[in-house]
Amino acid sequence: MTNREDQTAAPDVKIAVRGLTKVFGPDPAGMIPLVREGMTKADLMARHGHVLGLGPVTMDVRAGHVHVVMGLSGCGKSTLIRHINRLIEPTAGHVLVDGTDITALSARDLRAFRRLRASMVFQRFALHPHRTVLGNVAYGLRVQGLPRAEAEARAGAWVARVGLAGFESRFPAQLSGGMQQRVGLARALATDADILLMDEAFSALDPLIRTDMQDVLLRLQADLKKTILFITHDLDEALRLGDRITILRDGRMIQEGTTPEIVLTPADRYVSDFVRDINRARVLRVKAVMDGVVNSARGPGLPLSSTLEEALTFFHDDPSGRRPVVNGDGRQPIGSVGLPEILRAIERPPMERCTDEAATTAQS
Ligand SMILES: Nc1ncnc2c1ncn2[C@@H]1O[C@H](COP(=O)(O)OP(=O)(O)OP(=O)(O)O)[C@@H](O)[C@H]1O
Repeated sequence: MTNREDQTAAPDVKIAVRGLTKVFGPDPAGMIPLVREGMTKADLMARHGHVLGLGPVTMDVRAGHVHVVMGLSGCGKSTLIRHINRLIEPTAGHVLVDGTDITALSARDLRAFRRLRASMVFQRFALHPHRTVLGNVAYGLRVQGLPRAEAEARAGAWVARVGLAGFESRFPAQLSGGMQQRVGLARALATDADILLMDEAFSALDPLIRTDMQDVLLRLQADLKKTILFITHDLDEALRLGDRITILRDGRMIQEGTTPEIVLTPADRYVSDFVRDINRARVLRVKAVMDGVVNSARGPGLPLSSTLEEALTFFHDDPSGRRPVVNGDGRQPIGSVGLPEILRAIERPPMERCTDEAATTAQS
C-alpha cells in the first residue's frame, strides 16, 4: 500500500476504504499511476480510452453510523458500494471491515461475509416473486441454516417491525412499492448483519412514500445502531439520513463531513451548487450554530437537536434575547443561541463560504 492507503483506522471504524480505485478498460492496472497522479476522468478517457469508475477513495465508515455517499449519475456511487461486499473487484486499494481485508477473502469466507455480515437493500427491491412476504424475509435465514419454524418466527418479528403485520402471506406483486421495500428492509435486517448496504434503496419510490421509508429507517436505526452505507443522488435524502456524507464527482471524493459542514462550508462550486436550493432551516440544527455560553440566556430551553425552523418559534416573544440550549434530558443548559446567528445560518448565500470562490477572489 502507498502511505495514503496505509492510514490505520480508529477503533470505532467499521469499514475502512483505502485508496480504492476502479478503472474500466483493456489495461486497468496500467492506468493506476496516472490516476494516482491525479489524471481526471475526462483525460483518462480522452487520452487513454479508459473509464475512471472510482478513485482513489479513502474513507472511514464509523460503527453505528449512517454514512451517505452522494453525487450525480456516473460519479461512482454504485461502484463504491459494490466493492464493500466485493460484487466488484478493485483495480487497486483495499476495503477493511473490522480490520479484515475484504479484497483478500477466499471465496468461502466471502460467501460467509455476505450471508452474515453485510446485507444489501436494492433500489428495485429484488424480492423473490414466487415467495410470500414471510418467505422472502425468512429466505436469508434458511440459507444461514436455520430450521424453517425458527426462520419464520424470526422473519415474522421483522415483518411486524417494519409495519407489515398482517401481510405475511401476500406476494410481492400484491404490494405497493413502499411495502415491497419494507420487505427488502426486513429481509436485510433479519439476517442480523451488522452492516447494511443500501444502493439508492428509496429512489424508486414516490416522494411521500420515500420520506415515509426514511422515517422507518431512522426509527429502526435509533434502536439497532447498524453501520449503514447509503447511496443516493438526492441531497435532501443525504442530509436527512447521514451522520456523515461523502460527496463524489467523476470518481473522486470532493468533500466529506456532517450536514452542517457540507451546508455551511461547501468545499467547491460543485458542492455549493448542490446545497444552494436546500431548505437550510429544516436541515440545520441548533447544535451547529449555538455557543457554549449559558449566562445571558433566558426563557424555555431549546433542545440541541431542534432544527433552526423549530428554533425560530422560541423567539416570537423576545427576538433580542438568547435562549438556553439543553441536551437530551432537558435539565442542564449546555450553551445558548440567539436569533441573529440562526438567521445568518439560514440566509447565508452558499457561495459566500465556498472555498474555491474564496481562493479565486483572493487571487484577483
Ligand atoms: N462495467 C463497466 N464498464 C465500463 N464502465 C463502467 C462499468 N460500470 C460502471 N462504469 C462507469 O463507471 C462510472 C461510475 O459508474 P457508477 O455506476 O458507479 O456511477 P453512479 O454514481 O452509481 O451512477 P448512477 O447513479 O447512474 O448509477 C460511470 O462512468 C460508468 O459509466
